[in-house]
Amino acid sequence: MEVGFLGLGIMGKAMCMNLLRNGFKVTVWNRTLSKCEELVEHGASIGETPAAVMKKCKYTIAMLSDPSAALAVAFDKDGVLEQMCTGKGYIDMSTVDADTSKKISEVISKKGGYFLEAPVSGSKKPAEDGQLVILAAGDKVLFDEAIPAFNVMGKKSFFLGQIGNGAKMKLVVNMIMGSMMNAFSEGLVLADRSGLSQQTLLDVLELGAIATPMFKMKGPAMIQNNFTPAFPLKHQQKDMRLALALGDENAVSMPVAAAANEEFKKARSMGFGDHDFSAVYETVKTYGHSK
Ligand SMILES: NC(=O)C1=CN([C@@H]2O[C@H](COP(=O)(O)OP(=O)(O)OC[C@H]3O[C@@H](n4cnc5c(N)ncnc54)[C@H](OP(=O)(O)O)[C@@H]3O)[C@@H](O)[C@H]2O)C=CC1
Ligand SMILES: O=CCCC(=O)O
Repeated sequence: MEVGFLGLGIMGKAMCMNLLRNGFKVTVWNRTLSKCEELVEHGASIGETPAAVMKKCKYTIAMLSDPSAALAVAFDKDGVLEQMCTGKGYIDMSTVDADTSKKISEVISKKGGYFLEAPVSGSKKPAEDGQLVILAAGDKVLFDEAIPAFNVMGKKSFFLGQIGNGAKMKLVVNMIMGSMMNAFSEGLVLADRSGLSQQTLLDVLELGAIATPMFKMKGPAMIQNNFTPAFPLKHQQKDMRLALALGDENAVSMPVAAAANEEFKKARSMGFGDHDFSAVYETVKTYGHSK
């Protein structure tokens, strides 16, 4: 199966490598073209523009940073829509809001193409291991046709119905995750400032009712102040912002998420945008009261 792949950041690169490893022929494009080189060493071809990739491939996948990137790659000159036509499928796996997906979807269907939004749960390591959870919505025929690709990138694919439902599900999940990361950071700082061992806190958490893979995976690095990015903090803050907008639309009060968003904004202003989202711990450490 021949597929196009647009966007070779942390996630796109890992997902694309899985496609190549599993026998897919892949044509790649990335805004910073040099990032294509490693994929080419593993058998990928390069497309000069998103339009060139679309022209060559029946199915094209995108994994881009945010709504403005998703819209630019679709609508700008040499973008996806220039070559969209009957029978072609476009699958945007970026985390965006429902409105962004709908804008892209509407134009694609006018041109006779198929569109699926398919954001993912799971980070760098699950992407490398083909263990993502895929939250798809849109064209069911395209979903069924994409299953062979989804099966090598993920461990489970959900079809959630109409366009926008995938984006919304992803934002709800990441809103919970961002709030949890803030509570976790406060707990780690509180343990330390009150004379407790942070490692013992991690051991206690792991054995109790609130044990979660996130605490186990991120905790040891956080207490070593290691924030090597798996999920960049700027993207988590974007997801909090989009989830809060979804809350506005639906009149859902979300004071916990709103406070968590403020912490992520503070962390961005402190220069942690490109660090892992667990670097929000630094804001709690810096602004938390010390005796
Ligand atoms: N990292 C993670 O753990 C997870 C991330 N996600 C989501 O997946 C998406 C990608 O995340 P991730 O790979 O971590 O992000 P990265 O920041 O590593 O990569 C972002 C990608 O988007 C491209 N890009 C950004 N702006 C533009 C633009 N204006 N035009 C064209 N291309 C652009 C970048 O190109 P360039 O290389 O030129 O900068 C790069 O390929 C995001 O929506 C994120 O929220 C979802 C699940 C987990
Ligand atoms: O959007 C990023 C999600 C990261 C994760 O699920 O661990």
